[in-house]
Amino acid sequence: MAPADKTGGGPAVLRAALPFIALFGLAALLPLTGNEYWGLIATRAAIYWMLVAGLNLIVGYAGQLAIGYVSLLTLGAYTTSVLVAGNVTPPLPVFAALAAAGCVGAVFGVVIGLPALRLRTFYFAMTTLGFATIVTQVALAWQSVTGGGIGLSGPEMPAPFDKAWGFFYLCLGIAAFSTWITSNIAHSRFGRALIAVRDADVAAEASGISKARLLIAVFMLAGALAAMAGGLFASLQTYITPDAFTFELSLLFFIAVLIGGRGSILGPLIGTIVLTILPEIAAPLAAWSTFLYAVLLLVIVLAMPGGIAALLDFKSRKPLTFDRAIKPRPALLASLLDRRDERTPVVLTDIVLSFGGVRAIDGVSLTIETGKVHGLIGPNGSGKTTTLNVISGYYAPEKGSVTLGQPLEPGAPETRAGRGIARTFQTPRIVGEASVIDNVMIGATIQGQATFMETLFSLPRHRADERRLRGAAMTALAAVGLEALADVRADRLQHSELRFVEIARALVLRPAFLMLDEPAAGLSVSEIERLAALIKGISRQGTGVLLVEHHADLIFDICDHVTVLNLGRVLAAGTPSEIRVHKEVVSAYLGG
Ligand SMILES: Nc1ncnc2c1ncn2[C@@H]1O[C@H](COP(=O)(O)OP(=O)(O)OP(=O)(O)O)[C@@H](O)[C@H]1O
Repeated sequence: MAPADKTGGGPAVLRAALPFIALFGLAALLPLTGNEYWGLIATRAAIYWMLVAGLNLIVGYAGQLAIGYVSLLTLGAYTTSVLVAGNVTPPLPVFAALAAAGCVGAVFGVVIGLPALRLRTFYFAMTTLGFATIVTQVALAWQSVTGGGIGLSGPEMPAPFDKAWGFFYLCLGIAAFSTWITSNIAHSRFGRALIAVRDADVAAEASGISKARLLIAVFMLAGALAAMAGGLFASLQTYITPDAFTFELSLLFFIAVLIGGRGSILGPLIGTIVLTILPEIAAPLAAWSTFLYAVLLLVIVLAMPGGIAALLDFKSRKPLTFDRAIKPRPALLASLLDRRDERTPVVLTDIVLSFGGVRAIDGVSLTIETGKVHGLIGPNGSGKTTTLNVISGYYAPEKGSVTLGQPLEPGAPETRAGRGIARTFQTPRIVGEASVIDNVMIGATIQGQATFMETLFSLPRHRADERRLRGAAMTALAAVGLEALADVRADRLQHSELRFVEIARALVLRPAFLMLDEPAAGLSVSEIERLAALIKGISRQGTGVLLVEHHADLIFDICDHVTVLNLGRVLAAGTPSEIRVHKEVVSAYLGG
């Protein structure tokens, strides 16, 4: 029987929601103070948060340095104002104009985001800044529509939102809504996929995550939220000119996410509130605001790189016990895998692959059967990992084919999970800042059925997905012997535990084939014994295992078939007892 689900569930959700309920509840009481000045600042914070909530998914979750996000605020502010003023179309009601701005923002969110699919870090950051400049220049030059440098009036809100507190409640409501929808994404297979793309991109690909589709969906959402925030911002300002959308504002949004902490919703929310209030209480220092932001950023990066979220993460400060042993329970695999009806093997035929002048693989053919453990051994540099990478689609061979019934598309690693092929890595590829169970659930990303839209609004199919994937992940963790660590941050685990986490992540895919790249490296003797029992258990469920290993004992104990590579060629292939006494293998690899 699968172990009880120790994570998630109603009380846990309520506990996680409490700080948000408290913050928004307190804000809702603000009108009781009768202080309209603070009401104005709170309204501004709510509008900024609308934008930052979406930007947080891009920067904090996906790790994309979108530093020039003020451009979408500008775009939304002008779109709403122009549509309400009727400068290009007949005048639209404010809410229709806001919705239109949201659509424009979604489109331009993708336009700004597209370079992220090709460019990394600072290069992408520069393109977002470039876009911010373009939007400002267009607003200046397109005088007949935008009023150029003179500007135009922001949209006037209908009653009851025309009064300061009415408008405040509108913005607060939308800010709370933005928190809810972005939090739904963050705590879904899409959110986990985002952090996988950020911190373990090859593992994300091996789990079948399509970076392009994922990022496009998130850029659309963030763009729509930012542009609608722009519409409300224009209304709050009552009059907009291009000068209102400064680089400092862009910096504020970006830093709010950074000081908030990556992979958190609460941290960036608090960051936004702090950064909105800061210039007000430090009004005499207004001219120094950019300087203050820069200092704040430096302090955060140097003194608390995890940001506010890390400060609030009390759970991770509790010490873990040191004498924890990994005790796999292979009996649980039956409820997870059950691939016994499958018969189609993975067949490699005459594979050739070179790196420059080095022939890493030189005409390798081998067949990996379902339900068997196939050992792949050989001296360092003999081509084992490269063979595994060809099967996983990371490398496209110059010659030869890889088939699983149908050909496996070369050079397309994200297609393998869908074909039932999972893998682990020579160095574990784990998201250190995520919990162990979240890491395992990343492996089940493609098993989710709810669409991005269903997830956004937490519709029943999304909730059912979460229950199912969490249940499968807990079973996988119990099968590898780590369920007690499900809620612990993965970067607190020992190396050997991470190896088993990777196996659990591969298992939730219900793989027909599992490829393990040196899973015993760094494990103790007793851990290797337990690993052996686990691998045997996996193959008994019908899953074909390809085991790349240097531990000869492990290979000879559990493999049904062994292929020996040397200098990129198959030196020998056969049963363990044949290989053990094979003369050339003994002299080239095993030693006399
Ligand atoms: N990305 C790469 N670029 C250039 N050369 C590479 C690359 N990957 C592997 N090689 C070369 O290809 C050959 C095979 O490497 P591979 O990593 O497959 O060997 P291996 O049998 O897995 O070795 P080990 O047991 O040390 O992991 C080696 O000569 C290696 O230097």
